[in-house]
Amino acid sequence: MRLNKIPATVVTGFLGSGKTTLLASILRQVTGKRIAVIVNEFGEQDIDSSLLRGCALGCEEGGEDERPVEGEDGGFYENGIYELANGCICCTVEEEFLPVMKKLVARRDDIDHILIETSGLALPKPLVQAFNWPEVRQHCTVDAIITVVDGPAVAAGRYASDVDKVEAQRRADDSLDHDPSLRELLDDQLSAADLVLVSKTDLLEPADKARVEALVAQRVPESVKTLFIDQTLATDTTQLEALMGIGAASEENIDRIENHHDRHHAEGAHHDHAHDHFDSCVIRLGEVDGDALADRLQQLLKTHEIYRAKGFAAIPGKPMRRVIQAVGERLDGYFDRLWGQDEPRRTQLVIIGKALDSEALHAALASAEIATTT
Ligand SMILES: Nc1nc2c(ncn2[C@@H]2O[C@H](COP(=O)(O)OP(=O)(O)OP(=O)(O)O)[C@@H](O)[C@H]2O)c(=O)[nH]1
Repeated sequence: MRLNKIPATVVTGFLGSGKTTLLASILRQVTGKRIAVIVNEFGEQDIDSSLLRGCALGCEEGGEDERPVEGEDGGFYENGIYELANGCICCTVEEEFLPVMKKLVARRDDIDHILIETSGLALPKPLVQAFNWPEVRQHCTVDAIITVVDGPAVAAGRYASDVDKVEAQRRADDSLDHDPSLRELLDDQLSAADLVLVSKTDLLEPADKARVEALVAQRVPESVKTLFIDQTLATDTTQLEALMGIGAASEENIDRIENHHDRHHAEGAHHDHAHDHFDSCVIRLGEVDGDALADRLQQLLKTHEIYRAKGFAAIPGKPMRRVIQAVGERLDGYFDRLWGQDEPRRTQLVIIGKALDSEALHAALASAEIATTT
């Protein structure tokens, strides 16, 4: 019966590891399938679905609140995108994920594949368990759990203390090194993997690559394949197609997936979700001086425990929206699309980290503002 089920690929991995980049590549390159997308964000502002909408066929991006799922005929656009913002999917399975899955199941004749991007802080197990709920199980199966691992970050010792410590200390940002909540997340996300993708290998030296390979090998069984990827994957349709149709039926083998949250509760000890220790805030500004914003943000990345910053900036005189991406201390920016005619030109950044002082972050970034929000 599994043949008739809609296959769903779950893409998990830490903040900024490259999940959205992978989904964007699939949506751009794999044109023969009608793909529904579920995107989950930790922060309250949904940045990823806005980025993905540009790639999804049939989904025109416009204002901030659009949820382009149904066409005029009541059917699906070729790539419908559901946003599950404001909380990790593992905590909102029943309230948010299941209702979306029920809608997708009701439209099953219009969908060939479901892609699910979890938030970078989500524990995969509760999500995969949901595929064993009768309403979902009957019609959907988890084709594979793909765990994206940020190669340079792991090589720098950010998430795990068993990489070569001397090397790690030489390279790593001390505030991130050996953080137990990060290590638990990495362990949980890797234990779920049917396939591991080590991303950003264009930024890895051969010795780094070997270190990451060893770390991953310690955490996944030999049967789980590890592929090293970089931006060339974005144009490799054959490889991208191969990521869909793995047929793992991961929900049938759920016990292998670690979940530190469950384990601590089973032991009777008090333990919060790993991600309860993370904060997020949204900084909203008007138009900004792009260089000044980059400068202030770079300073904040050095001086605060920020793991991820992302969003859009409005630069005076520029007709296009500037995407801002920061992972650890690496900051990137590029113009992705024209501002919509009725779309307010404003700057919005989501910042995720630990012990964030949102007022201080706002004050620092507001000094790059050159026009007030309307
Ligand atoms: N150099 C390089 N950068 C990459 C690669 N893949 C992703 N990135 C960059 O890494 C940053 C984060 O990528 P995303 O795809 O947004 O990561 P994510 O896992 O979706 O992030 P969250 O949803 O916030 O957890 C972006 O600036 C990407 O351009 C890669 O293969 N090489």
